[in-house]
Amino acid sequence: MLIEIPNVLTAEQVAEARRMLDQAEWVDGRVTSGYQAASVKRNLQVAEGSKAAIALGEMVLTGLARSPLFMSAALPLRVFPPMFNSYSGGQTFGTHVDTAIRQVATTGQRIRTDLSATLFLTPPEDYDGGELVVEDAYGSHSVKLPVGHMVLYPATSLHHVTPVTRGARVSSFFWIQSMIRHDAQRTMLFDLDTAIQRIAGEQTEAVKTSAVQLTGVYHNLLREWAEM
Ligand SMILES: O=C(O)CCC(=O)C(=O)O
Ligand SMILES: [Fe+2]
Repeated sequence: MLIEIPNVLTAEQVAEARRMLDQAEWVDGRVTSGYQAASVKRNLQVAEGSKAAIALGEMVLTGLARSPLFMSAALPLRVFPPMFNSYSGGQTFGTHVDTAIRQVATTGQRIRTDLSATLFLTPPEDYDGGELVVEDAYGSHSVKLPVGHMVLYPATSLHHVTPVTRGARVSSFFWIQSMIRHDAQRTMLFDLDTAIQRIAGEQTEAVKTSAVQLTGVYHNLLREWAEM
């Protein structure tokens, strides 16, 4: 499932993030990639574990924690400390799959990458190209979102970023280990939760009784499938 999570950051937070990123130390994006991804990765990123990355990463994590949609769609167990990248002057990231297991540089903690995320920090009208293209069984999905919005997609997908031919595209990118490893199970839980939320305000007895029963099914499936 590919899903858009709106308003992870406010416009003011994005402006603050962009100010800090302008001052940050940028390095070649290939330093954190595996061999295959490095061979097609042409971008810059803020040094992992740098002051700016840590402070802005906290801002992103706080934004995620405020989003019921993110919680319901990702069912997060661990979130990799958010990183920040930039593409300009034709830079691109060719087709790749993200590394399955990543280690957090500061703590050594391992995270299985079930979900990948890109949070957009540049207004779409300020650059050409830079679409994130995610492939799945239903075809290719091209994503370019307003600032503060984020896309969440299965880390199992092949994906690429098209060349940025005007301006610069700055984003945050990171991974999530979900309590639910399999995308199909996670998607069913999300659909069920969404349906339950939709009828939550209904007052008829029949709907209230069904809502209780469906909520039971949701939690019992979560109990069945969750890994922690
Ligand atoms: O820049 C993006 O939107 C995606 C970056 C990416 O795919 C990666 O770093 O693995
Ligand atoms: Fe990737």
